[in-house]
Amino acid sequence: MASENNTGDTAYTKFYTREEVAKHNDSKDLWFIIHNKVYNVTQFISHPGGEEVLLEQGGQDCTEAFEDIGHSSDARELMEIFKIGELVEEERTQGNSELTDVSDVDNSRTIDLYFLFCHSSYDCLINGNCATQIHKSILYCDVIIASCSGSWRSWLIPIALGVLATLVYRYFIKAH
Ligand code: HEM
Repeated sequence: MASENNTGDTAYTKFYTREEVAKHNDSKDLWFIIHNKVYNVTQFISHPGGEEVLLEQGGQDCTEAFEDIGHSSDARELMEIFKIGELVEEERTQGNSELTDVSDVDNSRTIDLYFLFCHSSYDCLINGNCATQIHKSILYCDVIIASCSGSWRSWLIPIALGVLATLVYRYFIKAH
């Protein structure tokens, strides 16, 4: 069971053991560790590097693999969206402070990154390769954008995405 800790007014962190993370290792429930932080990437299966690479890392510490790829700063900000907690103190490795804490991420920037994520899924549909993932992605974007935003975006964007999804879906069905 994860332990919880209040470290400030708004900071709220869950702590997990490596053993707990290891249980979440398939496409329906996919977690991993990067720089002592725990990520749930189940909803990020349409990752730009492909589904397979993420599945291979399921339940493990993939810090080295993640760094070997040379992920961009956009990717590093985007990953904060999927952070669910950290490793318990006694199981951490040393020298891992380079990733931003989720509380430091600018919320409007995070929303922009969600758009980037949604748009890449849209391209994916247009290319005809990911018909099943696109629906998940668009729905997910709707939920996330609505929950991240306290402004007009919270109702206008989900409606716009819904209309867009329907149009793209019809186009896709006609084209095939
Ligand atoms: C939450 C964690 C992760 C996020 C948010 C993420 C995000 C991204 C993004 C945005 C890209 C596009 C290129 C870039 O902007 O750097 C990318 C590419 C890629 N990622 Fe990830 N990634 C994550 C974890 C991983 C892991 C654990 C692996 C496994 C080794 C991996 C392997 C790759 C590969 C192979 C590419 C393609 C690189 C290329 O084509 O040059 N990613 N990732």
